[in-house]
Amino acid sequence: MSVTARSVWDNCLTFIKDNIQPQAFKTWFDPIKPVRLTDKSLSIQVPSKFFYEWLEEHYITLLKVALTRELGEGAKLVYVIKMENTYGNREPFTEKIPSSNRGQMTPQEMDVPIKSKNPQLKNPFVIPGIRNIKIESQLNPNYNFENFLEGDSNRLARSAGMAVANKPGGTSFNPLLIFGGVGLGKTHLAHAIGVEIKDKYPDRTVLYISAEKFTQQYIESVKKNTRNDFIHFYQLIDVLLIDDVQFLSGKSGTQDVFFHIFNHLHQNGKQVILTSDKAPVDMQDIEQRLLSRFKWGLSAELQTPDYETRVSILKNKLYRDGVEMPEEIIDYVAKHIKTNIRELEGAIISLIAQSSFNKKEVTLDLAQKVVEKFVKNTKREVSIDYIQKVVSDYFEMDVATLQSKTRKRHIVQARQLAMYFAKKYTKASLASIGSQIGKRDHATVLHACKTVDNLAETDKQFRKYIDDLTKKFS
Ligand SMILES: Nc1ncnc2c1ncn2[C@@H]1O[C@H](COP(=O)(O)OP(=O)(O)OP(=O)(O)O)[C@@H](O)[C@H]1O
Repeated sequence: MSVTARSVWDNCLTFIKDNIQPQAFKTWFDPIKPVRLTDKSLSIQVPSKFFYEWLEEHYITLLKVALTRELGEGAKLVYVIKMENTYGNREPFTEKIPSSNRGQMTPQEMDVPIKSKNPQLKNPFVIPGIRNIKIESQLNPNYNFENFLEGDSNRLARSAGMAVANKPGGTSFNPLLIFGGVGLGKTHLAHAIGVEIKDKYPDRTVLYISAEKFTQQYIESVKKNTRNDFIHFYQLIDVLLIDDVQFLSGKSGTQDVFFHIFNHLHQNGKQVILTSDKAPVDMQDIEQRLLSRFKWGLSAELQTPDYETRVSILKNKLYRDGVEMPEEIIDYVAKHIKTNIRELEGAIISLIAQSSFNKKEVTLDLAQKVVEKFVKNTKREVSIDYIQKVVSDYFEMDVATLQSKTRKRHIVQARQLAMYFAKKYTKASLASIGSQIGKRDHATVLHACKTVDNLAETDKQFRKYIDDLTKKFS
């Protein structure tokens, strides 16, 4: 009887079957198809990259023994990955996995094509496979748990973060969504989780990325026709940390690709950690299917810190910088800056700088001046809801009228002004502004902004509206 790929593989299967649990055999070996036998090299087709990773991680020794029994010393195994048509490409997608000689691969380097005309993978018995790709985590080691001080305002989020770091992908906090206002520690906590995981599990692939950068990379990949590479890159990650997911609002293409990546990671027991400036219920222009996934795990809020926590944060900062400061100064700063930890730190840094440059002692008087300036200089973030409320009040109408479909001139003008200020004072996209102000499209918002600019030049009364409203926002 002639030796074929089929016959060799069948013999291997008999051996493998005797050595592993029936369920594992069914899951990991039934779906494999032998495709080619050349000399001492057997090619087997596996359904996904994940499948390949799993085989390499858990069954490589067994596979090697089985194959060597059949083909003798020097037997080689070649994987062929054949994926079904999941991302809209017409042909099934076959690819090669990059080998370790690529060295450090950062997400920015995604333009390096990893798709190959040759659908075969390197022989895992000889060349280390995908597990050896190094992905730069983009983590900041200064943002760790040790210097993320605990208080009532962050206890839940911090402990959930710890739990996730102890067992990434292995808790019900998947995804873990950390949300809260500006400067309350979302980014710090996200990094801390990543840093802790890297310490505990150095082999896990961790990646921190802002939703903004993720979006830019995605747009680039579409332009360069490397969308599949983009998706596969993210599917390799064990722990994915995405900062400021509210940035995805109104960006349906990026949401769609993230949805697929998220599903893949989640299904494969990988950990996803997200941060956002609002709770999922308050997120605008995020597709329902994505929002519902955000809610699968745990949403933990970072609230404004209480007085005691603010004092501890200040003291810790001073301690780490090796600076001493009188209690009454710390107390003064903590009492007057309440809603933003970044501002709290900023004020104390400014005080340290002032005193060392001017060789002055830090007095209460100096502290008052710094804090006053600090609080005054901090631009308040305004929300689109707030803008609509202020503009409606100014024109003595209610918000529903401002948003209505009417073409009455004064209402149209009020609506256009609301759109103009939303563009000016928030980071929301035109599409998101439009949908929040009476469900209009982005072109309407763009038109509104241009009209307001024109009228500001030509219409004195209209100019006054703008000036009055600007004062209200500043
Ligand atoms: N619990 C804490 N202990 C110590 N420092 C903290 C704590 N929370 C926040 N900080 C510090 O406050 C600053 C602001 O935090 P961070 O940048 O993480 O806020 P954020 O919520 O991500 O802000 P944004 O909404 O602007 O993205 C950082 O320097 C961070 O180290």
